[in-house]
Amino acid sequence: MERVLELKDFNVTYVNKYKKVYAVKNANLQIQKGDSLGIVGESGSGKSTLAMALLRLLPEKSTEISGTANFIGKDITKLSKTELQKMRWKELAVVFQKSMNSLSPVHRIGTQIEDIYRVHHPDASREEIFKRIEYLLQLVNLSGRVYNLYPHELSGGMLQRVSIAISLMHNPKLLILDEATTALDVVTQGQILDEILKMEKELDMTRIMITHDMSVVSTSCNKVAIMYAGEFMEIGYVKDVLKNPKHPYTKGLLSSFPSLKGEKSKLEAIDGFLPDLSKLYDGCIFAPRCQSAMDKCFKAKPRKLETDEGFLLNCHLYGGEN
Ligand SMILES: Nc1ncnc2c1ncn2[C@@H]1O[C@H](COP(=O)(O)OP(=O)(O)OP(=O)(O)O)[C@@H](O)[C@H]1O
Repeated sequence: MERVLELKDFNVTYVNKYKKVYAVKNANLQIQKGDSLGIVGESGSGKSTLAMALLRLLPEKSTEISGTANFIGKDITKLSKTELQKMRWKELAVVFQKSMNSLSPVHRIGTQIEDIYRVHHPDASREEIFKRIEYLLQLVNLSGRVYNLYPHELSGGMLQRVSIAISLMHNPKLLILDEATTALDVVTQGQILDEILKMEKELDMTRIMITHDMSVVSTSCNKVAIMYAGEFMEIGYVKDVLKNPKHPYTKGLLSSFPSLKGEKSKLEAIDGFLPDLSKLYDGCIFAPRCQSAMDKCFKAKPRKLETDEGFLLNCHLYGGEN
């Protein structure tokens, strides 16, 4: 299997004059071609930090990044500015929850799309661009008519569809959707997820879906990585993890979604709060909230159980002594 992305001991720390915030810690992750990986965790678990770090969008002055992030053979952490520019959109594209807000209100959608297209294909003709975009708009269920409209003439759902179409313009090797459908109503969200699945069949796509919503993962991903306080706790196939969760945090997270199709509730199943990420802890980061915690969980980090395919369990119940 071709590896698209492989993180090894990947750390992201926010640094200011007064403190450090350890937002992503010793992350190991693999994504194979064709995978759709959901990264799930409650607010503040470090999901967006990870995405921003992969795109190298975090300010260098106030963040420390260590470890490696191999993306189709190159370590993203070591790329120069020029190499990064070449890679963004073309090989690695992202859609954020607020991506639709980054469209300029005073220019027609089509003009903006043309400008973005020409970053990588400066000599492209209007016809060539229009053909490509018409095809992509169709994939996200929008008519070519949108091309001549201004952003304020479109609904939120339509704008987010435009953002997704733009992100696919250069057929990226990896698409990251960071809460890309979260702000939309449930019906539109469902439609867009269906469209993403259809697109994936048509284009040769590999996708990371960052979300706090387990139902999004269950309907649109084949693998899932459960993140808590900056660490991956469990990584596996969706069908296994959802049916037979192993990590106590995964179990808690799933029980807060009683019916994956039903109403969403907050993380009520797990008492307590996220730990203070400006401190480093000797034991398992989840121990203070864990109902299965043993003495050793407070004293030492679990030895991670990892497989060659990138599956993981980060828990004393499974890993044994360090
Ligand atoms: N610029 C920053 N400086 C210091 N700490 C930060 C900064 N940005 C985020 N953090 C902290 O890093 C941790 C991870 O935040 P992050 O936004 O990545 O989590 P998240 O899982 O994406 O949450 P959400 O779902 O709410 O977006 C949090 O504790 C947050 O307070």
